[in-house]
Amino acid sequence: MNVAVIGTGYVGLTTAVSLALHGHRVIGIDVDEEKVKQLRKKKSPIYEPGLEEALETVVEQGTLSFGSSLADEAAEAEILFICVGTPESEDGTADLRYLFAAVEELRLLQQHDPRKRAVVVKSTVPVGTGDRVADLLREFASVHVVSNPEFLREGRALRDALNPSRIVIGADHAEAFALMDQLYERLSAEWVRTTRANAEMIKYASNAFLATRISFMNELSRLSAALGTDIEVIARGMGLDSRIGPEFLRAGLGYGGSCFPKDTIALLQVAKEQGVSLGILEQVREVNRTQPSWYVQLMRERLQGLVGKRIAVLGLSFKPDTDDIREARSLPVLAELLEAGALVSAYDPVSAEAVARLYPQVRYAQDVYETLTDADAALLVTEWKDCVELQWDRVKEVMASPVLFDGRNAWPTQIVKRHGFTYCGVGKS
Ligand SMILES: NC(=O)c1ccc[n+]([C@@H]2O[C@H](COP(=O)([O-])OP(=O)(O)OC[C@H]3O[C@@H](n4cnc5c(N)ncnc54)[C@H](O)[C@@H]3O)[C@@H](O)[C@H]2O)c1
Ligand SMILES: O=c1ccn([C@@H]2O[C@H](COP(=O)(O)OP(=O)(O)O[C@H]3O[C@H](CO)[C@@H](O)[C@H](O)[C@H]3O)[C@@H](O)[C@H]2O)c(=O)[nH]1
Repeated sequence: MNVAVIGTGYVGLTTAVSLALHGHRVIGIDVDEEKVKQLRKKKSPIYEPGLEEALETVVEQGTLSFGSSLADEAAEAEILFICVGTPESEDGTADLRYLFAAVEELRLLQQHDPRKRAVVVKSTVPVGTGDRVADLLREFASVHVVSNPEFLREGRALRDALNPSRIVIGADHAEAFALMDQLYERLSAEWVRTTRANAEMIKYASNAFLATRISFMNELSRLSAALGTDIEVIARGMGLDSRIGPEFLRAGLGYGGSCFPKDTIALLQVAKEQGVSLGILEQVREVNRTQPSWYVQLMRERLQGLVGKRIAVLGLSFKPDTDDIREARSLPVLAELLEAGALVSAYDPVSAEAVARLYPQVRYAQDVYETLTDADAALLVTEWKDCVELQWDRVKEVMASPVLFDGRNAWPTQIVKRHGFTYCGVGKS
C-alpha cells in the first residue's frame, strides 16, 4: 500500500521503517529540513538499536523515501499516519498544536487531490481528539479517521514495532478497519477493534498502569530499606504469581522518558476537566518526583555528607539503549548531588553531550573507568551494559574508596560484596 508518515521522530521513523520492511511504499514527512536531509542520507537522527541498518536497507530498496511537503510529495498515499509530538504544555495537558498543524496540511492535500484516504492518529492524544480530527475532515466524505495508538518502547523500538504486543484500532467504519487489516496483514498480534475514544483511552490507561507498578515498587523500596528486606527478592516472589507477572516491578530511581511523565499528567488533567479525581495516579507521580531525593538523602547519610565527595555517575539517558534524556532521572539526581556540594563526574555512551549542555559543572568522562578514577562512591543511574558489566578488580583499583550505590539494582550484589565493595541498592543492601 502507499503510506505517508507525518513526523519522523522515535515513533514516526520506526513506523515508516517497519512498514517499508513489510513491503509497503512509504514516505516520511517532517517539517525539520535538517532531519529530512540526514534521513535521505540514510542516517538515523536518533540512536535506536538496528534502526539505522534497517533504514539503509529500505532506502536502498526504494521502499522508503523522505520529504518535507505533504502536498507535493505524499499525494499518492492512501494511508497517512500522524506521528507528531504531543508534549506536555505548561498546565500539564497534551499540547496538540503539532497535531492540528498536521491536520491542516492534510486538509490542504485533500482539497487539492480528493481521493479515498485513511488518516491514522498514532500520536498519543487525549480521548476525543480523533473525533475532533474527524470533525475537521468531515467535509471530505472519502476520508476515514482512525486511532491506532503506539506501544513501542525506546531502546527496542524497531523490535517492538515488528512484533507488537497488540494492535489497537479505533474507527467508525468497516472500510477503515479493512484498510488497517490490509496494512498490518504481516503482523501477528492480538487485535482490539473499537471506537476511537476507547483506543485513545487504552493508550493512557496502559502507561498510567505501568507507571503505577513502578511507583508502587519504589514506595515499597523505601520501606524495604528501613526494614532491611530485599525489594528484588520481593519483586521476584510477587512476579511469580501469574495474576501479577514479573514485568515493571523493578525499583530504582523512578521512571523517566517522553511518555510516562507526560501521559500521566495529561490523564490527570483530562480527569480534572471531567471533575473526576484520580488519587492513585497523583500519588504515582509524587513518588516518582521524590524518589531521586529520597535516594540522594540515603547516600548523604551513608557517606556522612556529600560536600566535597567525588561521586561517579554511570548512565545518563532515561533508560539503556537510547540517547533520549527527556525526563531522565539523571537530571534531578545531578541537580541534587551538585546542590549538596558533591564533585560529580559522569559517563554515558551516547547522551553525555546533551546532558553537558544542561550541567556543564559535571566532568564528563570517555569511559566508565575514567569516570570512576579517584571517586569516593559510584552511582548507577542507567543500566547500560557497559555500566553494569564491569571488571570489579579494576573498579576497586581506580576508585578512592570502594562504595557502590546501585540506583537500578542492576549490579551483581554477591560478586561486588565478595570483591570487598560496600553496596547499597534501592530497597536492598
Ligand atoms: N517515543 C516513544 O517511545 C513513543 C511511544 C509511543 C507513543 N509515542 C507518542 O508518539 C508521538 C510522537 O512521539 P516521538 O517521541 O516520536 O516524538 P518526536 O519528538 O521524536 O518526533 C516528532 C516529529 O514530528 C515532527 N513534526 C512536528 N510537526 C510536524 C508537522 N506538522 N509535519 C511533519 N512533521 C512534524 C518533528 O519535527 C519531529 O521530528 C507522541 O504523541 C508520543 O507520545 C511515543
Ligand atoms: O520495572 C521498571 C520498568 C521501567 N522503569 C523505568 O520506566 C521508564 C520507562 O521505561 P520503558 O517503559 O521501558 O520505556 P518507554 O520507551 O518510555 O516506553 C513506555 O512508554 C511508551 C510511550 O508511550 C510506550 O509506548 C511503552 O509501551 C511504554 O513501556 C524508564 O525510565 C525505566 O528505567 C523502571 O523504573 N522500572
